[in-house]
Amino acid sequence: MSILIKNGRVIDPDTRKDGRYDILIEEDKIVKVDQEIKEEAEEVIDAEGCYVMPGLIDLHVHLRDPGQTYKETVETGAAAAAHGGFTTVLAMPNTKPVTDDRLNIRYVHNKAKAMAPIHVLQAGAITKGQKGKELADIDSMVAEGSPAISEDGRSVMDSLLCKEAMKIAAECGVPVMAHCEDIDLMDGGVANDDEYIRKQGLRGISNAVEDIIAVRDVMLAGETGAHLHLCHCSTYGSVEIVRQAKKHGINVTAEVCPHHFTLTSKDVDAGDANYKMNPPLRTKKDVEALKRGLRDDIMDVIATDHAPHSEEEKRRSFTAAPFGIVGLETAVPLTISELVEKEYLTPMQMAEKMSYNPAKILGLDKGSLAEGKIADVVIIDPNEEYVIDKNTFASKGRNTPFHGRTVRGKVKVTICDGKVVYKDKQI
Ligand SMILES: NC(=O)N[C@@H](CC(=O)O)C(=O)O
Ligand SMILES: [Zn+2]
Ligand SMILES: [Zn+2]
Repeated sequence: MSILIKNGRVIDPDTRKDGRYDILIEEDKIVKVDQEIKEEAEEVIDAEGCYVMPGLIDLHVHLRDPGQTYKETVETGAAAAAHGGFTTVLAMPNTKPVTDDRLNIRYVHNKAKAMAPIHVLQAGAITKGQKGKELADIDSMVAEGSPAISEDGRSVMDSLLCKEAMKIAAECGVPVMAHCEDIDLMDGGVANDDEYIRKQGLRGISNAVEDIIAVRDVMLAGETGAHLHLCHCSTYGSVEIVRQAKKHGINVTAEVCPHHFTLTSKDVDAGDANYKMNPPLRTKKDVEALKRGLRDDIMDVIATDHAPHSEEEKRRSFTAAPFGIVGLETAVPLTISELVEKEYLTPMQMAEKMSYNPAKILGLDKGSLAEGKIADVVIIDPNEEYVIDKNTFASKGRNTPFHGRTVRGKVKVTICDGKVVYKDKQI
């Protein structure tokens, strides 16, 4: 099989190319990148006016498999990823049972190999059953191919246990992905702790809930030498903590989710639990800090925290509904509309934060369009305007606050291992 991508704007953080090039793919590899390629190919894609980037890599998704497959499966989650331009995703371990041993890791990896159109990697839990009491067998999960550990969904509140985990992760050479939430300080909160939210009769989640654990984990990373990756940063404090940590040479990276840089707590409709996620939508001050943090490369990654839930669960009251929204199929248009068009990010930075940096963090030989690399490629039309329609999602999850929003930036083609795994109807 061969594919020739013609006339696109190739944006490759690895070779630093940003310009008009053709790309020739043969079998599963990029064999040629040149200003004009004359060779014939079985499939020719005209990418005129489009970005051609390395396939996107999402460091933070929930595929709900095993155990909650009514919300999502490896197969539907991977299809949603392909639809969203992602060729690799990292699944979080808050499954049922918790993905806390090598057999559970193997289950997801095998299922993905059998039926996912893209690469699915599984993060191992830090503690057994995510109970926060006893460490999981981190070595054996890493030996099984798990590229990171995480307790996502909660923090390891026992600081000594957390430090032990970081020591082991450092020895194994994998990052610790931290969900920062002081569970005691949560105090039943469901949305940001501010006047607007309180007026709607909802309980608040203060910035300190996140910042306290972010500081603690940065200090533990400093003491252990572990690579700490902060998940779904939502506060201006988190940005400052990451800035300071980097200044002090601590090995920390951080991610921001599209919903956190697009919406504020003022957008929250207390009658619609599709505005409920953890951490919550914050204030304008936080959002501005996140966007500047991304712009200034303090924040390294844009990740979705794709968290599918059923319609029934999200129809519950704001307080009773589970936290989380889907994100795989809205990340590209939100990033282009909110960050690239508004000149917080260059297209090159977008490719860095959605592909190159995530690859580096996981130690993957991806995030590149260099000749000889595996052909994971996404083609995006940055100018196409459309209305987000949750009914077009490949995900089982329809829980998004972005249904009906007009955006720019459409994924046209996703290529994984040299195969077209998603193609927009109009290309
Ligand atoms: N983000 C969320 O609101 N929910 C996530 C858990 C998490 O990412 O912490 C989920 O698993 O549903
Ligand atoms: Zn989390
Ligand atoms: Zn998550």
